[in-house]
Parts: sequence; structure tokens; C-alpha cells
Amino acid sequence: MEFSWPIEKVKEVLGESNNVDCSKPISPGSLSSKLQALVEELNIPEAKIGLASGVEAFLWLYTCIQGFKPATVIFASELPIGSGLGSSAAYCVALSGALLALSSSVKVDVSQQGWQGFEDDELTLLNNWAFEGEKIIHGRPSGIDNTVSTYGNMIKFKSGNLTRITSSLPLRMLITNTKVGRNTKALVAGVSERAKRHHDVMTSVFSAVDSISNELSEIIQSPAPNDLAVTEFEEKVGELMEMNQGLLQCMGVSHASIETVLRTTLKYKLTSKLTGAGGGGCVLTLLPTLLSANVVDKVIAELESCGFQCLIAGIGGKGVQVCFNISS
Ligand SMILES: Nc1ncnc2c1ncn2[C@@H]1O[C@H](COP(=O)(O)OP(=O)(O)O)[C@@H](O)[C@H]1O
Ligand SMILES: C[C@@](O)(CCOP(=O)(O)O)CC(=O)O
Ligand SMILES: [Mg+2]
Repeated sequence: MEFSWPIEKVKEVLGESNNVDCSKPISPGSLSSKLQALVEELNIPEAKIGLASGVEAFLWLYTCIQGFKPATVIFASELPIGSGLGSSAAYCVALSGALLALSSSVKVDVSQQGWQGFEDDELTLLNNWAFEGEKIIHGRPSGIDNTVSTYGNMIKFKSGNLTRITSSLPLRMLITNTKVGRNTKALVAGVSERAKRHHDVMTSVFSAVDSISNELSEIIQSPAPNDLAVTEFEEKVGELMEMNQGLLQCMGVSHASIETVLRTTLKYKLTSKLTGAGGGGCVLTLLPTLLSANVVDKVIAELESCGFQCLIAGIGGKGVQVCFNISS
């Protein structure tokens, strides 16, 4: 999609008093409705209306970080949107990274060829801006998705406190996209409503999820298992995934399509859990190290015969980077 706004119009609506200080991430607050009005004028077709909040986040991050400088911005993304893989956070992190890289707050070298990372304090700033974008898209995000996109690898995250961790063993997952559309904002709101209706039950559910996260983080950081212990290590991870899925079901964020993936992979003795906000979207299936390629092919064929789309991914990867000359 292609949109444009005359700079004078953006200035008039957001007000020139919107002082540019990209070192202090802020929320739109009372300017929210004005941002929405600027996007409503674009008449985005109903089928793509989900993108409206992404465009609002763009306008906010652009005007706060770059001010009212005229520019053309092209955004391309390979992630499926609204599938539980954190495309909203990846978008906000990429956008914040690119905009900050062209500001005076960040010391990247625009003349350097190839990909460059950011310094620690720059990553904190970038992550905080991306969080502001996620808030525009999600309402009340925890910040986990933008934090993982910013720093890469694995993050232990609780109420904004993050610990960067590395797994002693590489984990391989099959990602199945059920292609059932869902909206993170609505799903998270649904969980909050359930928590209000059943306070004590949901408190216990959240506490169990917390224990699962703590146990998983201990397991994956324990010394690298030898060949014999790898299976035991993977079985523990699988069991925690299974319990986590059960609790997500309790929260009301599973879906018939997710249950179909769970049943199908269980036939091959494989454990799965939903990812992201649930309600459809993607499901993760742990692929044990010793699993034969033949079984992987069979499970993928069966899932794809249900109309799902599969891909294999390693867990952990690089965080945000910038490149000023994409051909290098
Ligand atoms: N490439 C993109 N361009 C514009 N907006 C995007 C892009 N990627 C994601 N978004 C925004 O993020 C929303 C999807 O986020 P969400 O519902 O959280 O699902 P997820 O993060 O799992 O993909 C989209 O509706 C859109 O507002
Ligand atoms: C469900 C949640 O944990 C992550 C949402 O991820 P996604 O947008 O569904 O990819 C929400 C949050 O932490 O803000
Ligand atoms: Mg999201």
C-alpha cells in the first residue's frame, strides 16, 4: 500500500509543539485521536484495516524521531502479519532502528558497508521507542515481543525486567501457520476480562505459567547435556510446552485449528503449543534432535493437507541491525 501526507498537514494536525527529542520515548496521549484521524482519511480498505494501527505507529515514530522532515519511506516485511510471530514488534523495532540510525542519538556509521549493530544504551532507546509503537498497535503490550526483536536470541522477561539468556543446546521448532486470522489486542483483552470474572482461578493459572517459564529458563541454561542426556533435556522442554498449552487453553486463547495441529503432531509423539496471542495464527512443535527426517516430512505433509503452512526454524537469532547499502 502507498500513502502520503503533506508535511504542512501533519504539522497542523500534530502541532509543531510536538518537540522532537528522540532521546525520550513518549506515547501520543491526547494526540491519539489526531493520529487516528490522519489515518482514517486514507480510507484503507476493510480487508486491510488491521494495518491502520501500524500506519499510526509509523506516523508517531517518524514525527517523534525525525520531526517534520520530508522523506519517502519504503517498508517491506517477510513475516506473516497477525499470525502470532510478532510481526507488529518486528515492524516497530525495524522502524525505530532505521529512524534512530538517521538521527543524532545513535552513532552508527552511515558510510560503512554491510550490517551494523547498536551499542547497549542505543538498544535500550530503540527498544523503548519500539515499545511505544507496540502500544499503539496492541493497547497494553508487555514489551516481550519488541525486546526479543531488539536483542535477539532468548530473553527471560517479567514485568519489564529482562535477562538475556542463551540455550546450552540448539532448539529446533516446526512452525505451523493455521492461517486463521486473529488480533492480539482483542485476544489480550479477552484474557483480562476472564481474569476479572475468575480472579482466583486465573491468578493460579498465571502463577503456574510463571513457574513453567522459570523451570524452562533453568533447564535451557543448565550445562550442555551429553548425547545421552539430550533426549531427557528435550523431553523436559516438551513436557513444559504441553503444560503451557493446557494453561493457555484455560485462558481461552486456543482455537479449533490449533487443536487440530496438536492432535496431528501428537500422532507422531511430538509436542506443540500455540505461540503469540493464540486464537489461530501459528503453533510451535518441538523437533527433537534424533527425530528422523522421514517423520518430519510425514508430519509436515499431514499438516499441509489440512491447509496449514509449515516451516522449520531454529530458536534464537540476531537482534536488530541496520545496513545503509543493502547490496553489500
Ligand atoms: N509490515 C507492516 N506494515 C504495517 N503494519 C504492520 C506490519 N507488520 C505488522 N504490522 C501491524 O501489526 C499488526 C499485527 O500485529 P498483531 O495483531 O500483534 O500480530 P503479530 O504481531 O502476531 O503479527 C498489523 O495489523 C499492523 O497494524
Ligand atoms: C500475547 C503476548 O504475550 C504476545 C503477543 O504476540 P503476537 O502479537 O501475537 O505475536 C502479548 C504481550 O506480551 O504483550
Ligand atoms: Mg504483535
